[in-house]
Amino acid sequence: MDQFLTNINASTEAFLNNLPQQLEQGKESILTLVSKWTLQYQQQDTQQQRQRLWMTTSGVLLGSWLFYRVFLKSHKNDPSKRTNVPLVHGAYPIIGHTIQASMDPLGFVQRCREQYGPVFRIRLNGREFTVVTGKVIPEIFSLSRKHVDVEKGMEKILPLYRVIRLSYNHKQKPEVLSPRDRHPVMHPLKTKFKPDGVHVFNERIMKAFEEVLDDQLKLAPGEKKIVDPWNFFAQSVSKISCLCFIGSRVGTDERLIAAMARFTQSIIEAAAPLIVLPDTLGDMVVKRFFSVEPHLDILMDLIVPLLTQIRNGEIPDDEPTFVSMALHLPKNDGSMRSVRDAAFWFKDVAMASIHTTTHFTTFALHELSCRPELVEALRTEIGKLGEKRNPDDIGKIKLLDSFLREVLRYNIDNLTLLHLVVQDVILSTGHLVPKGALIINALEDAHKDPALYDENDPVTNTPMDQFDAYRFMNLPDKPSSKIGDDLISFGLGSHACPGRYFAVHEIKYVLAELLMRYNITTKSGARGKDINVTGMVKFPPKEHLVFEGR
Ligand code: HEM
Repeated sequence: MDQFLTNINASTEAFLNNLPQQLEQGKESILTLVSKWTLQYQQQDTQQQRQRLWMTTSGVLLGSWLFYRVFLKSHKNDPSKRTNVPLVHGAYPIIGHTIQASMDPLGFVQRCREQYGPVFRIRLNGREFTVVTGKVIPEIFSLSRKHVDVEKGMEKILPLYRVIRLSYNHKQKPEVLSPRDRHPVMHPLKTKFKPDGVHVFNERIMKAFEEVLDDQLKLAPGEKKIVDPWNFFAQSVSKISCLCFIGSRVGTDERLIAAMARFTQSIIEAAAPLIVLPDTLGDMVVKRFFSVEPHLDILMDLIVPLLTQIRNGEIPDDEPTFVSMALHLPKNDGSMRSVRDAAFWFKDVAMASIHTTTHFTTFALHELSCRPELVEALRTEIGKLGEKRNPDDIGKIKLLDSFLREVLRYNIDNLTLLHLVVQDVILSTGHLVPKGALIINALEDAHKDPALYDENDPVTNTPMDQFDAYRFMNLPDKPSSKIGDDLISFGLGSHACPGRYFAVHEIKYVLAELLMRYNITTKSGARGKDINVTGMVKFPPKEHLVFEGR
């Protein structure tokens, strides 16, 4: 018996030691298979035979890839072999805990936390995540770039930048920055989009939104229109963003506004095949069917000539815009970046700003659509400003700001903001999170767990798992743009959203205008149901809203 076990151990060890060579051989045999298939394909006579061969070969390729990914690849450098973070039991093969997490996302995290403590491992959609909760979350956001990589973490589950590279590298490669360069996106946003700086966009925000309302929502008193809030806000936010970030010469172009309204959504759709398909096949599918090249063409075709004219002094640089700020920011050696590079950075701002702002404005409107008393209270406050209201004055309304902070707090994703560990980390809890692990933050739990608050904290006057628009009313140190351990919707630490002051300025104005001009309800009178995706992220209800002119 002993001999038998020793033999098994020896052959298992030999198998594992030989894995890298076997994998290489596996790759080679897959390549051989592809070449043979191509030759056979050319020789097939009938359409039916070709189809059969195509399906068989695709099946073999997909099967080999799944086997490689799930069993072989996961064994190589597997971080889960070196960690002391407990793995939540009950994972199914391949899908892991996806079913449990999808059925009750927040409840699943809460139960895991109670049973396993503040840090635990789960498996979702074929990947393992180290979940951190409550007080450990700020610790993750304070880790240096030497320990965690936020961009790579995000790319692991949503490869947005890979989609952009696949779609556009043949026309424009992203500018490579030196570590000493000031970042052409972060620097302008951090220095010019501060609380005391966003007022320069007031007129443009007002003008752009007025045009949207004129165009899409001209309703006489009592007249009704069914509105898909997601589309409506994507268009509105894109129009406001293009005018503010690119300026009035080009930022009013309807093709650009439509392309940017769909941009992030299109990239997310394109990223899906990259997540489920083997790399080469995924790349091919994205280039062929999901490329965002048309969106980027419009962006470059319009912004490059504008910046060229500004650089050559042919038109005055008389409007503060993101693109001209990026154009004028010198590199660390004193030279100026090319107009193409400066223009191309706008995609990063569009990607970070339009989708997120649309997302939370849509949530906000759904929260208002089922709370008539709150709407009346807000109208009373907004009405005090008279007919000539502007974003600055609206920004000062305490109830509106408290409401927006509550929207951001309450409607947060369950598990989000990934960090890829690039060097072993030992947390204050004593857990070792090894290089290669993916940390994910349990944000909804952190926003709703009463145990994280002092019992006398006025924030907890209403239970944390309930929506209360008045929660922050008398707390001047908790405005909607203020990040902290209790509001992580804009991130925390060095990566915290630099556009948040602009975002809340814009959202509050848009909501105030809508409330004063329309009665907005759901058909049923009740709030629509959120859409949960695999227990991680949350989207606002799909339900359309009824707008009635006042
Ligand atoms: C309600 C609207 C918004 C929300 C909820 C939001 C949220 C976030 C979050 C969670 C992050 C990531 C933080 C992290 O990785 O730790 C982020 C980053 C970023 N946001 Fe926003 N954002 C919003 C609007 C905007 C706007 C309007 C702009 C531009 C004006 C903007 C520009 C950016 C940029 C450039 C980054 C990258 C920061 C970095 O990597 O260091 N965001 N945002």
